[in-house]
Amino acid sequence: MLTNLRIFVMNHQKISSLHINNMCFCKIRTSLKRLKLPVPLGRNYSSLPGLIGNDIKSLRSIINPPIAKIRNIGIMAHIDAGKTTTTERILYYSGYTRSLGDVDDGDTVTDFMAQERERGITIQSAAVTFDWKGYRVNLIDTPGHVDFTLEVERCLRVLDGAVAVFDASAGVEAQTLTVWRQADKHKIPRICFLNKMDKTGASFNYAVESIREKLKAKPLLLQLPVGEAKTFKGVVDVINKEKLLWNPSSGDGKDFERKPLLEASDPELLKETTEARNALIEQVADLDDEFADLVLGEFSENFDLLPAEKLQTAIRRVTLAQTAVPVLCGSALKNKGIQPLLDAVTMYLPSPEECNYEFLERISRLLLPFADQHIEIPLLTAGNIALTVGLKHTATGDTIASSKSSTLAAARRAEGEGEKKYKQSDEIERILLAGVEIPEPVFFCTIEPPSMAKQPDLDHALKCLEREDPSLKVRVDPDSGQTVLCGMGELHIEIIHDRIKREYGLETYLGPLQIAYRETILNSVRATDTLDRTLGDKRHLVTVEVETRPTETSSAMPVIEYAASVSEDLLKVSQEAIENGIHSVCLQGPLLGSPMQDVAITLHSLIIHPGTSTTMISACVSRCVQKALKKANKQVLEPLMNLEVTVTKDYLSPVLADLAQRRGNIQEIQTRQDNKVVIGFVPLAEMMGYSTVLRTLTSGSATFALELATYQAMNPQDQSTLLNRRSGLT
Ligand SMILES: Nc1nc2c(ncn2[C@@H]2O[C@H](COP(=O)(O)OP(=O)(O)OP(=O)(O)O)[C@@H](O)[C@H]2O)c(=O)[nH]1
Repeated sequence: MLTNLRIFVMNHQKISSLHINNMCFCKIRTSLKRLKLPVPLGRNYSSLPGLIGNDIKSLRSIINPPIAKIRNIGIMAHIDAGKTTTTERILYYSGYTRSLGDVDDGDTVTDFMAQERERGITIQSAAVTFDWKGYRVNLIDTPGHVDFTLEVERCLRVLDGAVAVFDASAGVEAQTLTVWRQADKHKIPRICFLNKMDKTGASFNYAVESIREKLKAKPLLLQLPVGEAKTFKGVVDVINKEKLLWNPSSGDGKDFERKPLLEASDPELLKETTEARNALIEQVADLDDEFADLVLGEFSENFDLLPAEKLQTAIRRVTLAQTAVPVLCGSALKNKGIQPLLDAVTMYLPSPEECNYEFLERISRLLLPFADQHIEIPLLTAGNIALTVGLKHTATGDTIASSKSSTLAAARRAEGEGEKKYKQSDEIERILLAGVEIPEPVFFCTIEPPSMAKQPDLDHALKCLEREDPSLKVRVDPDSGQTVLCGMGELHIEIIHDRIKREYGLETYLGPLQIAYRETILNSVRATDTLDRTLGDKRHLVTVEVETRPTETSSAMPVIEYAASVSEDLLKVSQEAIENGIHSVCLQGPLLGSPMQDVAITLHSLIIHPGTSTTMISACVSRCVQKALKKANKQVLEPLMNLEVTVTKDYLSPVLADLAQRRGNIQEIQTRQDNKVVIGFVPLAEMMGYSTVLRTLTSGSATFALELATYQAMNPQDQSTLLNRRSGLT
C-alpha cells in the first residue's frame, strides 16, 4: 500500500503535517495505549465532543467523518485583512473555544508563537480542526506578510479549498495577488470574504470591482451588505432573499435573526436583492450548461420560482470548476457574517474526494492538530490533515512514499496497469505533489554564537530551522569561515534570530544586514591555464582554454558549451569534473564574491595527461575560468524590487519625496477610496529600515509590500561606492 503524504512543518516542535489521501481501505494504526487528551494551555477550550474517558469508539467517529463531510481549507489574504480574527470567530462559533481571542490582545489560538502574539501578525501557518453542522473542517490560517510567502504556498499544497479574506476598504492588495496566483497554480477553489465592512471607507462595490479587475475573477454575489462602515448591521442572503441581522445586545455575535425580505417592510432592499438574484442566476447559467438548461426550460418566465437548492448546487459546480468565486461579506471584529461564511465553506468548497489524490503510507505516530496542541490518534482516513513526528530526513515540500518500488507501482497504477510508456524517473516525477517555489533570498547577514563552544548548537538549530523553512538559506563564507543567514527580508531574519534564542536557548549575534548582489561580465575574454603537479609517483597534467562571454538572455546558471575541437572521448570521462569546476567558480564572482549570472563559458581546448585525477581537471578549469572572469569588464547587479505603498492622501507628498531620494521609479499612483497607492520599482539597497521611516513619515498610517522584480545593473558611481565600502576604502 502506498500513501501520498503531504508534509509541511507546523511549528517549532518540528512536527510535520500529513495530508493522507486514501482511495483504498487502508488504515494507519498507532498504539491505542498512547492516546492522550489535549491539555488546554491558558485559553478556554471546549473539550472535544465524545472524548470523555478515552472512549475510543466515539473518538473514531470524531476523527473519521465520512469523506464527503470533510473540508480542508486555508484562509489566505494580504497582511492585516483579518484572517486571524476571522479564524478566532470561526473557532468560537463552532464551539472549539469558549471565549473570543483578539489579535490586538495577543491571545488568539492560531497565532501561538511568541513572536506572532507580540507583533500581532501570523508567521507560521496553524492548523485547527472543528465541526460545523455535521461537517469536519480542517482549517489553516496562513501568514499575509510578504516575507512569509513560502509558508502560504506550502499550505496551499495540502488544501482542497480556500477562503480569501479581503479588507473591504482596500479591496485587492499586493499580497492578495500573490496568494491568489499561488492558489491558481495549485488549482484551489475559493470563496471570497469581504471583511471589515464596519470600517470607515468600507465599500462592498469597490472591493467586488477590484476582485473582477485585478484578480480577473468572476465574483458571484451571494450576499449584499445591510449598511456599510458605521451603519453596517448585517447581510442579505441573495439566494434565499433573507435578511440576517445580528442582535446588537449579543456582544459575541452568536445570536442573529434570519427574516424573509418583505415588500411591506423592506421594499428597496427586496428590489435590490431580486435584481442581484436574477443577475446571479444569469451569471451562473452562462458558466454552467446544466444549470442553463434548467433555467431556460422550467424557470425562464420567473426566476423567483427557481428553488434555492438548485441554484446552490450550480454555484457549487462553478466554484469547483473555478470559473467563478462566491463572494460573502461581514465584519469579523464586530462578530457579523461568520456563521454564513462557515455555511458557504461546507456548501461550496470541495471535499477531499472531489480532488484527485490517490495514495497512502504506513507511519508510526499520528497527531491531530489543534493549533499548538495535539492529540494522538489511532487511525485516520482519507482526506484528513494530521501531523506526524520524528521524520529526521524530511524537509518541507517533500512527498513521502513507503518505498521506491511502491512509488513506481502507484505511478503505474495511476497510468493504467501494465502501461510502460514512462521511464522510471518520469513515473516518480508524476506522482510527486507540486513542489513549492522557493523565492530567492535577497538579504543576508552573518550570525555568530556566543562562544566557539556553542557553534555546534547553532549549527544544529539552523539545520532544523532550514528544514522547516526552505526560504531560509544557511551557508558558510569560504573566506571568513563565518556562518551566513540568507532570508526573504529584514523581518524574516529578525524572527529567525529571535527563534534561535527562544527555542534553542542561544543568544547569537547578527552582523549588519546585507544585500544579496549578483555579478556579470560585459565582454568576452579567452584564457588558458595549465596545471602540472606530481603527487607521489603520479603526474597530473591538464591544459585548458576557455572563453567567457555575456549571454544574450538572462540565465541564473552558467551556460556551458564545448567547441567541436574538444574530443568526445575526453569529455566522456571529464565532463562532470569540468562542469563542477565551472559551477563552483561562478558561485563567487571576482568583484564581491556574489554569484555570477548571465555568463556563458565555452571550452575551446582540453588536453589531459593519462592518469590525471578528475579533482585536478576540476581545479584547472576553475582557475582558468576565474582568470578569464577577472580579465573581463565586470558589472555588479542589484536586486530591484516591486514596491507598493498604500498611504492616505495627506501623506502622499512626503512618501513620494522620500522615494525619490531612494532611487525609486514611480510607475503609477492609484486612488483607492481615501488612500493613494504608489506603485513602482526601487533598488533593495535603498530600502533598509524603510518600515520605520515610513511609520515616522506617515504617523503609522501607511503600509507597504516589497517583492523581488529582477536584478539590474548598478550605475558606475554606486558600484564604485559599494566596492570601496566592501574593500574598506570608505
Ligand atoms: N474594523 C475592523 N477591524 C478588523 C476586522 N477584522 C480584523 N480587524 C483588525 O485588523 C487587524 C489585523 O487583524 P488580523 O486578524 O491579525 O489580520 P491577519 O490577516 O491575520 O494579519 P496577518 O496574520 O499579520 O497577515 C487587527 O487590528 C484587527 O483587530 C474587522 O472586521 N473590522
